[in-house]
Amino acid sequence: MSDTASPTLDQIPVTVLTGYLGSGKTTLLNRILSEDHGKRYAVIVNEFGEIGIDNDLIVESDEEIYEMNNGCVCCTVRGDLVRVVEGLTRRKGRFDAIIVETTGLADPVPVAQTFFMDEDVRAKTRLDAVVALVDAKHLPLRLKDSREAEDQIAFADVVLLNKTDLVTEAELAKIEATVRAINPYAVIHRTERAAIDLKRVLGQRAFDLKRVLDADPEFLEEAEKAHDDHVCGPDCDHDHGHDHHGHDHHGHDHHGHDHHGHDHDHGPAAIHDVTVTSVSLRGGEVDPKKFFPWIQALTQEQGPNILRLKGIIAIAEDPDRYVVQGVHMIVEGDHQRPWRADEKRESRLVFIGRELDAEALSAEFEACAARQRADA
Ligand SMILES: Nc1nc2c(ncn2[C@@H]2O[C@H](COP(=O)(O)OP(=O)(O)OP(=O)(O)O)[C@@H](O)[C@H]2O)c(=O)[nH]1
Repeated sequence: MSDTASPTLDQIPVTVLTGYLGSGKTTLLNRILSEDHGKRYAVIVNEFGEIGIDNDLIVESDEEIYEMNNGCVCCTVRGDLVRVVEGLTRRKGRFDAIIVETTGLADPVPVAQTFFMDEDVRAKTRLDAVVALVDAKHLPLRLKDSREAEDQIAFADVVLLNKTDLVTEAELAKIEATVRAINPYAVIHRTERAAIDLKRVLGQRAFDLKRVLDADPEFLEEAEKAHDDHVCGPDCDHDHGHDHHGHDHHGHDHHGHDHHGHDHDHGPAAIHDVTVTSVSLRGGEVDPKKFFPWIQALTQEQGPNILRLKGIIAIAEDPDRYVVQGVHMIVEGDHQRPWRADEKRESRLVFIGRELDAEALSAEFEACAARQRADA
């Protein structure tokens, strides 16, 4: 029997979902929340960006969802995460498992460390598995430009090689071999839209502290150091005596672990991905005849720099909320659900990428606004 089903066990199993921006974490989470498995999950979501969109992209369900806004997961590790988990464990019996979805730029190591560092949390929870989503189409690019992407794979117990529909079988075989080379231990599953029997993801008893300690003897001692060394975003209130790096940066440098023999011993000054910034836009209703061509052209032209875009859009005269999502040049959109009477029909759009021109994006987005009717 899967241990996630067993409330008699004192320790609540915890699954950490990791994976680069846009790899499919929310897609998997939505499957977990939608499937009729008779289990109760508490979900902890760490999102960034000034305007919360991620929460709006998670399916509505009876599960309890705790949002840890802004900030960097390594700080919330010490703050929110411990508090939320402690709160959950005090309500024993109500949850079969806890699922933590980390932001796409986060290093899963500090999250995993939380479940061993804090005594109370350690006593009451058990890290079941770190599950990494990998975007098969964009992995080759990621491995060139992002250390986080590689670290996420290296630290995973289970890898979902996702978006298999976007690559050929030959490409997929190559990518799988690459993943295998980065992490010889993980169980790898190929998935499309994160479709997988959840028994292969939850209740794995896969996180192997011994293996982690073999690879990184300081795993349990590093959390404090990692916390002191890394650089947070501007919204993080943790005081570690480092400069914060401008507008909404997500650069992290807390790679203290050495899980697969790489040299991860960066000093505090080594920050990667500081080039990744985010731009959050907000507006009223948009004119679809202007908005869609703009998004199409923008992602074709600037796709290489747009790691991720997400938006909840109010299209003029459309009763439904419209969700637009993109990863580089691949953009999808769909009607989500009707706007509720008590909701303001506003459009929110977040871009995460490199060399984003906030002013231009803002002006172009404004130019998509639906013209106000004279009587409005
Ligand atoms: N073609 C294709 N698209 C997919 C697949 N899985 C997810 N997507 C799409 O990829 C985009 C990103 O998926 P998400 O599940 O939101 O990714 P995420 O990892 O939660 O993204 P962040 O929270 O931004 O890090 C969405 O538009 C999904 O619909 C897949 O297997 N194939």
